[in-house]
Amino acid sequence: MSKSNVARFWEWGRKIICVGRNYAEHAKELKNELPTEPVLFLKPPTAYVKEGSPILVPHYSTNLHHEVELGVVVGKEGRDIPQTSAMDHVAGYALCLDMTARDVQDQCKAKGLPWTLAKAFDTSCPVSDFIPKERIPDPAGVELWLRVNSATRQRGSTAQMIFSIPFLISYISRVMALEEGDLILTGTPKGVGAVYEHDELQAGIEGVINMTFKVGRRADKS
Ligand SMILES: O=C(O)/C=C/C(=O)CC(=O)C(=O)O
Ligand SMILES: [Mg+2]
Repeated sequence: MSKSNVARFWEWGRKIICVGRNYAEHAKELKNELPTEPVLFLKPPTAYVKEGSPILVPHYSTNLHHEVELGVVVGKEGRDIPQTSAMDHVAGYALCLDMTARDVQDQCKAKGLPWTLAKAFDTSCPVSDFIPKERIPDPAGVELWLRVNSATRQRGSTAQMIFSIPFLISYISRVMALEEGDLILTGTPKGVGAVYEHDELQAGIEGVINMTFKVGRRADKS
């Protein structure tokens, strides 16, 4: 696939694979044990939202959390990818938010149910423009930040990840095929918290890109 195609990865309808609890300080703030293997979940392509459109709080949640994350855009399909060649499958990166209905997630966890309602709703994956691979020569050394109404909430380095990007690509590809245009969200650093209707979120990868989103609310049409 040419880079110009993958540059609009959010229009491809491909899967969004998310990694949870990949930063020790974030696992600690939610009182989770450190994982011994990556925690994986999925978002559908309908989760994508781009700057200019709002993030919508689902009608069944009153505690929507922001999670700023580095996204890895897959450029070459593969299964059972060895760590040594994992980075050959990366086309580039994106700044991403893993919006999470934390109240719903807590209920799902208590009942032993999947996190779909908490993580996979429409607009749960705001993304920046595509960042070509060359612009981030060391993805294990970038600083992520997030502000809500100008107050800093999250700031952390991808150096703090428990499982590296090559390890994650290799691990995921032994579970499901990675395809061109897939996006891997690599987990959030500490500082997650609630956002409400009319809030403004700004997030960035220091020195590389930033983005702004407004928060709205999805009405209950039942
Ligand atoms: O286990 C929990 O309570 C919460 C986990 C997450 O939401 C995991 C993530 O999405 C993350 O760490 O980025
Ligand atoms: Mg997350």
